[in-house]
Amino acid sequence: MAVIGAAGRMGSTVCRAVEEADDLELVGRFDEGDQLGDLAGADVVVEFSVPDASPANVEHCVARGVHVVVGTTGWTPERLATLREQVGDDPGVGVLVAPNFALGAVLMMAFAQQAARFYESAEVIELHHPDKVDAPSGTAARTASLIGEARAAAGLGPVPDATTHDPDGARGSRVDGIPVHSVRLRGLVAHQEVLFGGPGEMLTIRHDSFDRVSFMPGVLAAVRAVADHPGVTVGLEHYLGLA
Ligand SMILES: NC(=O)C1=CN([C@@H]2O[C@H](COP(=O)(O)OP(=O)(O)OC[C@H]3O[C@@H](n4cnc5c(N)ncnc54)[C@H](OP(=O)(O)O)[C@@H]3O)[C@@H](O)[C@H]2O)C=CC1
Ligand SMILES: O=C(O)C1=N[C@H](C(=O)O)C[C@H](O)C1
Repeated sequence: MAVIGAAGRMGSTVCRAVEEADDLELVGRFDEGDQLGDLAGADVVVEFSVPDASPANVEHCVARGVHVVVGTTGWTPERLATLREQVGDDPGVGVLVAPNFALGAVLMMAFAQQAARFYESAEVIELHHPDKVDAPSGTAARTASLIGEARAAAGLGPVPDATTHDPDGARGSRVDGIPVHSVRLRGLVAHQEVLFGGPGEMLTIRHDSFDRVSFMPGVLAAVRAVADHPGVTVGLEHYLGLA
């Protein structure tokens, strides 16, 4: 297998994890400016680059019949629709696009989806290291979308909020109607709280990645399974029997 974005924080951690795995062989490392070419003959590529580069990198792999495990964020519905067209109806390749490979984060999203229909209020707070270039995080955006979908299916209306004056955006951004707040703080890695409120009570679901090794079991599980999941899959939960 090969890694794109191999010199980055995630890419270099993936390279180490693959080298330590007895059943996987790392044949190629690619980063910005490298020609991807035949991808060093890899059968699976792991892609952790930057949101603006990821779609072209993934397209390159798909065009060569190479399975791809994608961790890079920024996969909007429009970008996913284009990718699905590229992969086609009779796919020879599997592509997994997962906003978060930490098992606890996948469970956090599943629990939030389950809880959403029971609560009048819901908000997401994501907290990350200050070198992160995108906000809100892919995980927060996905969590908010899942909550929004579950609320709509349950016939819940908008979250209650009497704010009429917010010139500086103190109420955060909104994803599918759910307020999302982004914190960037030196010392952090990747953290998220999902807050649900109802009359007289609050439920908090929190996940913390203290180290990027937290993502590796999910990435390696995906590398081993991606060939058995032809077509485009969004979210590691589909490989774990959670969806
Ligand atoms: N799904 C998940 O579980 C996780 C997802 N992520 C996501 O993964 C992505 C990467 O995060 P992180 O490793 O922290 O970021 P880094 O900035 O540390 O790494 C990105 C790497 O990609 C390189 N790069 C830039 N452009 C290209 C290109 N066109 N082709 C190949 N490589 C390129 C960068 O090079 P240069 O520095 O020279 O620009 C850098 O080495 C982000 O989108 C992040 O949100 C992060 C953690 C977990
Ligand atoms: O940039 C990061 O660090 C992370 N990015 C992903 C995201 O945007 O959700 C996953 C995790 O939160 C770490």
